[in-house]
Amino acid sequence: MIEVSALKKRFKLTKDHKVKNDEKKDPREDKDYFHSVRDVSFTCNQGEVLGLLGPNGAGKTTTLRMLSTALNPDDGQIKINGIDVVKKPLEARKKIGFLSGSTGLYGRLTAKENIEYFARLHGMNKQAVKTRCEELFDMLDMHSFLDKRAEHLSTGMKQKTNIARAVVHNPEVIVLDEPTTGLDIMTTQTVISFIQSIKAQGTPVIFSTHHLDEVELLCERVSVIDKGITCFDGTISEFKERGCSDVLNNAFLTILKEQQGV
Ligand SMILES: Nc1ncnc2c1ncn2[C@@H]1O[C@H](COP(=O)(O)OP(=O)(O)OP(=O)(O)O)[C@@H](O)[C@H]1O
Repeated sequence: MIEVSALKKRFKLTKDHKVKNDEKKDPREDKDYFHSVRDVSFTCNQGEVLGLLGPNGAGKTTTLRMLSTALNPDDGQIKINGIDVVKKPLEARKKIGFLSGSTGLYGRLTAKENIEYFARLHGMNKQAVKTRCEELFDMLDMHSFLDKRAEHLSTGMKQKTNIARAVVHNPEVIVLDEPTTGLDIMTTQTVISFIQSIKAQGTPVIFSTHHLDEVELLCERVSVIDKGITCFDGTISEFKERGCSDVLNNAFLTILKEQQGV
C-alpha cells in the first residue's frame, strides 16, 4: 500500500529562471523559490492501479521522484507498506520499483546484461536472477532483442528494458513515470498487459500519464494534480461523477476547469 499525504517540494530559483519567467509568472513562484508540489495526497492499495494525471508541469514527476526517494520532500509523509520513505529511505528503496523518464541503460551492455546487472546490484543470487529474468522477458516480449547492445535498441526496446530493470527485484510497489510516452501501439499494448499482470499479482502500481484510454483500461483510482495541488483523488466512478461525464477526457477537463475557476 502507498500512502502519500500533504507532500510539498520547492526548488530554489536561479537568476536565469527568474529572468526567463518574468512575464508569465506561475502562482507557485515566490521571490526565491518555485513551489513545484504544494499539497499532494493520495493512496493506492494492494492490487490497485492509480493513474496520476495533470497538465504539463503540474508536479507529477516531482511527486513520483519523492516517492522513489530520488528527492527529499520539504514536508508531508510517504509510506510504503507502513515504512516511512523519508525516515527509512534505504529500507523503502528495496520495496519500490521506479521507472523514470531519465532512467539510463549502459550502452555497451546488451539488454539482457543490463537487467542482470541491476538484479545483481539488488543482491539477487544467480538462480533468482535467471528465473526472474525469464519471467520478465516473456511478460515484456523481449526475446528478439536480448542480445543487442542497449545503444542499438529502438525506443520501444529501450523502454521495455528499462521497465524490466526497474522491477527485476520483485518490488512490493511499482511507480512508473509516463511508461508509454513515445511508444508505438504494439509496444504500448505490451506495457499495458504487463501492468495488468502486475496488478493481478496484487502489487500496487502508480503511473503518470496523459493518456486517459490507459486509465480506463488499468486504473481503479485516479489522482489529479494541478499546479502542485491534488484537486481530485478517488475511484474511477467518483472521477466520472465529479467530472459530470462517463468520457474520461471530458471529466478530466471539467475537474481542471473547476479547480482553475474557469
Ligand atoms: N529542479 C528544479 N528546479 C526548478 N524547478 C523545477 C525543478 N524540477 C521541476 N521543476 C518545476 O516544477 C514544475 C513541475 O515539474 P514536473 O516535472 O514535476 O511536472 P509534470 O507534472 O511531471 O509535467 P509533465 O507532464 O510535463 O512531465 C515545473 O514547472 C518544473 O519546471
